[in-house]
Amino acid sequence: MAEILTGGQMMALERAAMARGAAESGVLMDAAGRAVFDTIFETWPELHAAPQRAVVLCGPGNNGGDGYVIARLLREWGWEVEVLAFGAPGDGAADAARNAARWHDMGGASRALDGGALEEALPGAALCIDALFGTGARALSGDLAAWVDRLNVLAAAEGALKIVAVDLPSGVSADSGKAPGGAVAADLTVSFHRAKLGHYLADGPAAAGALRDCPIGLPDDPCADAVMRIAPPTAADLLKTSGHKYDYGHALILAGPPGQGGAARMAARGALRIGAGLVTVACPQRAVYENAAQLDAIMLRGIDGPSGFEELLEDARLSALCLGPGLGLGAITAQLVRVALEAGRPTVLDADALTRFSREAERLFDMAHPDCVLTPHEGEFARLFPDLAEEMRDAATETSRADALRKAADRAGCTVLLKGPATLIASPGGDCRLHSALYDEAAPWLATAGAGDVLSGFITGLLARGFAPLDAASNAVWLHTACARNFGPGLIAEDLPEQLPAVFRTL
Ligand SMILES: NC(=O)C1=CN([C@@H]2O[C@H](COP(=O)(O)OP(=O)(O)OC[C@H]3O[C@@H](n4cnc5c(N)ncnc54)[C@H](OP(=O)(O)O)[C@@H]3O)[C@@H](O)[C@H]2O)[C@@H](O)CC1
Ligand SMILES: Nc1ncnc2c1ncn2[C@@H]1O[C@H](COP(=O)(O)OP(=O)(O)O)[C@@H](O)[C@H]1O
Ligand SMILES: [K+]
Repeated sequence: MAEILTGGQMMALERAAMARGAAESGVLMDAAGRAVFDTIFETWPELHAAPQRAVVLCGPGNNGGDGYVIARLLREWGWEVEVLAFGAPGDGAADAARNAARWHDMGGASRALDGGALEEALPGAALCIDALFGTGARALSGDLAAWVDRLNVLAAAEGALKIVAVDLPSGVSADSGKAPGGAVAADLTVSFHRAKLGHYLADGPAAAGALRDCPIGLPDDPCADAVMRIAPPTAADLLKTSGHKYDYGHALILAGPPGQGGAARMAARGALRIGAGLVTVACPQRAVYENAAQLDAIMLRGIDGPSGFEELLEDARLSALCLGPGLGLGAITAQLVRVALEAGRPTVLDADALTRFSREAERLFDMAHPDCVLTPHEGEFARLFPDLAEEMRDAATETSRADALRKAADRAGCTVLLKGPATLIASPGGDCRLHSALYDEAAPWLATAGAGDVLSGFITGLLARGFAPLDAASNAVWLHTACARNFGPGLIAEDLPEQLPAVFRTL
C-alpha cells in the first residue's frame, strides 16, 4: 500500500533522505523538472516532434525552481520559452535561485508575471507550465487570484493550449485539496515521489486534470502516519480454497417494511457474491411474502421486532450483521440497532440506521464497538458529525476530509467509511486509507441509487468471513469500484454484485 502524503510529510521525507545523504536537493529538482518534461511528451507525443512556444509561470519557492529547470529543458529541445516570474527565488530556495540564474545566463526570456504579461504571452502558446506554488502553497488572493482566474479564461479560449501543473495546481492545498482563492485549472498535473492528499480531496481533482506520479530518486522510506492508498486484494486473501459453507461465515441483513426491501436484498446479494457462506435477510413478518418472491439462494426469516431479532441472534453462527438499507426511520430502527450492537458482533451500519441517530449521535457512539463499520455518505456524515463536516467543508480551515474522518472514527469508537469519488476509511487510533475512483480510475456510473447498499453488503460479507473491519471495508471499496469499471456506463446497482466473479478472475 503506497502512502498519499501531506505537504509536511513530503518535506519531512525529503529532509530525512537528504540528511542521511540518500538524496541531494539540487539533483531532486533536476529530476522533478525532467519528470515533467518527459511526462508532457508521453502525454502529447505530437508536441515532441514539433517544438512550439511555451510560457512557464515560476513562483518564488522550489516549485518555481522546477519551473526554471523545465524552461531550460524545453528551450534545449528547441522550444521558444518565456518565463513569467512571480517574484525572485527567496532565501529558502537556493536550488531555485541557482536554476533561475542558469536560465538567465543562457539568455532565457523572463519578465514579471501580471495580467498584461499573461494577455500578451498566452495567445498562440502550445504549453503553459504552472510552477507557481506546490506543497508550499497558501490560498491565492488579491492580484494573484485575479491573474490565475484570467489565465484559466485565456486558456479556455485557446483551444490547443495545454496547462501542466508542477506537483500541484497552484492554489490547491496539498493537505486538504481546498482552493478558497481559486486555482490553476490544469490539463495535467505531474506530482513527485508520492501523490498528495490535495490531489484527491475537495477542489484538487477538478483543478489537476489528469494526474501522473513520477519517481524523482527519493528512497521508498515509509511515513508512519500517512493516509494509505488501498491496494487491490489478492486472490489468496479473497478466493475460497476449501472448507464448509460455515467456514465462510453467515451474514444477516435486516430489511424494512413491505415495499422497501430492495435495498436490503441488494446488500444481501452483495454479501453472498463476495463470498459469505450463507446470507439471511430478516424482515418484519408482513414483509416476508414480498421478500420470498425475490430471494432464492438467500435465506429469509420473518422476525417480530427487536425481541424477534434478539431471539434470532441466539444463533451464534450469524457472524456479521448489516442494518440500514431500507430499514426505515421509525423508532424500531433505533431499537434494532441497539440489539445488534449489544450482540457485539461485526456490524455494518448504513443509511437509515445512521440517519435515525441524527439528533442523538452520542447515543450511537456509546453503543458502537470496534467491530462496527459506519458507512455514511456526505449527508449522513454531516448528520452524525455536524461540527466535523463543517470544518471539512469550510474553505477557511485547513481541516481535510481525512483529518475530519480520523476524528470521527475516534469519536465513534469504530471504523468509519466516508463515501464519494475518493472514499476514505478511518479506524480509531489514526489508521486512514483512501480509495480513488478519480482520474484513470474514475467510475462515475457508481453515482446510481443503491450502489451504497451493495457496498454495505460487500463489507458485511467480508466481515462475516472474518476480515477485520478496516480490511473488510478496504477490500469491499476496491472491489465495488472494480465491479463498476468492469461493467461500465449504464450500470445500475443490481449489476454490481454480478460483476464480482469477473473481477475475482482478474485478481
Ligand atoms: N524540497 C525538495 O527537495 C524538492 C521540492 N520540489 C519542489 O518544491 C516544491 C515545494 O517548494 P517550497 O517548499 O519552496 O514551496 P512552494 O510550493 O514553491 O511555495 C512556497 C513559496 O511560494 C510562496 N507562496 C505560496 N503561496 C502563495 C500565495 N498564495 N501567494 C503568494 N505567495 C505564495 C511562499 O511564500 P511565503 O508563504 O513564504 O510567504 C514561498 O515563497 C514542491 O511542490 C516541488 O515542486 C522538487 O523540486 C523536488 C525536490
Ligand atoms: N462520482 C462517483 N464516482 C465514484 N463513486 C461514486 C461516485 N458517486 C458515488 N459513488 C459511490 O457510489 C456509492 C453511493 O452510495 P450512497 O450515496 O450511499 O448511495 P445509495 O444510498 O443510493 O446506495 C458509494 O460507494 C460512493 O462512494
Ligand atoms: K504548481
